[in-house]
Amino acid sequence: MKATVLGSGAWGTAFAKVLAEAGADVTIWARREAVAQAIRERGVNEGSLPGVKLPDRVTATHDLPAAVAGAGMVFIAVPSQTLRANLADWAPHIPGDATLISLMKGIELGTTKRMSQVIVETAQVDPGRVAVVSGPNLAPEIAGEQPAATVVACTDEGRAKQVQQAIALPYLRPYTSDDVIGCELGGAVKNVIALAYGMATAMGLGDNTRASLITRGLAETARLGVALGADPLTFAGLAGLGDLVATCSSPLSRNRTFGEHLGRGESLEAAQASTKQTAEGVKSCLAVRDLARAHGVEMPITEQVERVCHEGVDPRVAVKLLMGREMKPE
Ligand SMILES: NC(=O)c1ccc[n+]([C@@H]2O[C@H](COP(=O)([O-])OP(=O)(O)OC[C@H]3O[C@@H](n4cnc5c(N)ncnc54)[C@H](O)[C@@H]3O)[C@@H](O)[C@H]2O)c1
Ligand SMILES: O=P(O)(O)OC[C@H](O)CO
Repeated sequence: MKATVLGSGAWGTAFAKVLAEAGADVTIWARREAVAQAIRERGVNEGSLPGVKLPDRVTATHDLPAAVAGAGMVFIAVPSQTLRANLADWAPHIPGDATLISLMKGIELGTTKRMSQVIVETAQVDPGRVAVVSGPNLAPEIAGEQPAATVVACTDEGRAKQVQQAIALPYLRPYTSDDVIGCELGGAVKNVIALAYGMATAMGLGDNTRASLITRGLAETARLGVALGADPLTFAGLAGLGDLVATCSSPLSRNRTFGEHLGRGESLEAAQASTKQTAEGVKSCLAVRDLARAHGVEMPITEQVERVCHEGVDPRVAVKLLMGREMKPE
């Protein structure tokens, strides 16, 4: 089986390693020819996944039509806000029967669409051809072959099982799910909550604060999910609580780290200047907030994260506002 990974960042590269070790011939499409060349010639992507030797079955190219030719599965791992423009160019070249799999964890600004919705719309494919992989999967840990589990969500059970088979390894245990909405929301909103967690960490707040953020963050994620038609149980699973805990508690998380910059009092611009890799929550917090408002769902932590990120509110003021909200039952 040939699999293509569109995007040569940390996750696209780690995922290509997974696919190859599980038996596929893998081609990575890289935005920059120099990255593709380094992967081809040295089997490493030093900029995104330093020190990780990729299997011989992984190659790379900057030529999109060549990258997707003959692929049975096309995995997409570019920043969420760039997906629509990229896919508009890519779609005509993608084989007609290929499964398209989103590895992304974001919500599109302006449209408030999930990545699978953007794929269906832009590539004009049946929703059953689109799957999502989401779970507690920090790229450096997966590349280091540390045991982890993940979820493959697709409305077509047969395709979900094919993808499950294609990524199953002694160190990666994939489960299937038919709850695409829940899995995608879990992945996108945990990035927003991880920003808050990072702020709290940098502000010197302790484990009670941070456990409260995780728990109430999960509550507001599930509230939105249910309003959108997700299964509430998904949020107790790997793509919900699992990913939220991994992202919040790991210093490897880009979202948590970005939140730490803001918690130290840095401006958005200063935090962005010191962050090379994608921290999806920074943009997605706006889209998640808009989505919640459109559905009349209260997401107080997301609201405050958006205000700190984009309205210059001091995180200490945000904490006071969160704590001062009207009393209610849990
Ligand atoms: N890194 C992880 O641990 C991890 C794990 C699971 C899911 N994800 C998700 O995977 C997605 C990609 O994350 P990543 O970690 O690979 O990010 P990254 O920042 O490491 O890499 C992003 C890649 O996209 C490319 N890119 C940037 N702008 C682009 C554009 N306009 N058009 C095309 N390509 C562009 C970059 O060159 C880079 O190769 C995100 O949605 C992220 O939330 C990441
Ligand atoms: O580094 P982050 O914050 O983008 O998180 C990476 C993964 O999504 C964790 O599952």
